[in-house]
Amino acid sequence: MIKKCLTIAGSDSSGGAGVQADLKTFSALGTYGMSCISALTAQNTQGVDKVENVSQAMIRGQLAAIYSDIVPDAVKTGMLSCRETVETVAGFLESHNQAPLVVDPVMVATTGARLLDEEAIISYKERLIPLATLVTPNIPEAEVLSGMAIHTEEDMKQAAEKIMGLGPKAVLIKGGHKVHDATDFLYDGETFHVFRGEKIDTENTHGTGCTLSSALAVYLAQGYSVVRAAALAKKYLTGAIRKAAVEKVGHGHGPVSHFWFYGNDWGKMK
Ligand SMILES: Nc1ncnc2c1ncn2[C@@H]1O[C@H](COP(=O)(O)OP(=O)(O)OP(=O)(O)O)[C@@H](O)[C@H]1O
Ligand SMILES: Cc1ncc(COP(=O)(O)O)c(N)n1
Repeated sequence: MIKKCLTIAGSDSSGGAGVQADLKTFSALGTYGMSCISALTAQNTQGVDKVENVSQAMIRGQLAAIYSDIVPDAVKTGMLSCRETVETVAGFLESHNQAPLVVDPVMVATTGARLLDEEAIISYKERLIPLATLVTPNIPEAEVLSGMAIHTEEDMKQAAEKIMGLGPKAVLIKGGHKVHDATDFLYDGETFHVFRGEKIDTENTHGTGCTLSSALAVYLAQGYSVVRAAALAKKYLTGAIRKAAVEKVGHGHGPVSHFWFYGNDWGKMK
């Protein structure tokens, strides 16, 4: 039976990040995608012009409608925008969700705009991250969550240990913000797994974090371990960045391209 994945995230009007990137990833990887929209953004590849939060009643309404009919096999959260929304989503998932949960603690867009209120961070730490199968901060987000500066790979590991103290089952610190390579670190409380990646020379990285966390949700829905899901998701994302490097959309940070995967032999990805 087809696997069903749910994204709880913000809408990106230009289609490169947020719910739109998540649904494209779910489809490209052969799953059925569903969405609960937490905020609307008016943005493009050059910047975010406006953000409007969806009401808490409407967020609860979307989640209730989904769960009363279709049980997700995996869930991911993206931009949650404000403290109330983090609390609402955590409260709902606590009582309704049994599927693997990937928490991408989106704080700032590639273009520099803030996508999360400062007061929401405490709710992430106390309510949502403890429910996560995997939390996927980039380096600046990992600094905020761990309370320490990250300059070296050793720092990434130490920060991962501190974030594990918040209660998730595993943490993946993404290295896209490092200058020389794109190496990610996964820590499951016992072992550090390193996913080395070549840094592709392109400014077209809009939606990388959203795409990675959605691909992780897909592979967890399909029953892969967190470690295997991380390897497969990075492979999918790297293909999508490589294609974006030669296929620019928009005038700023172009979106990653999901089309690279269509027509690929599915078996070869495993
Ligand atoms: N230029 C690049 N070349 C190869 N991989 C990259 C590049 N930039 C980012 N990545 C990879 O993309 C994933 C997302 O990493 P990043 O640190 O950019 O997260 P993020 O900041 O949350 O993403 P976003 O920019 O969408 O918010 C990681 O697996 C990272 O290694
Ligand atoms: C709705 C929404 N969610 C997430 C991001 C982060 O993605 P990026 O850092 O690639 O801009 C975004 N820009 N917009």
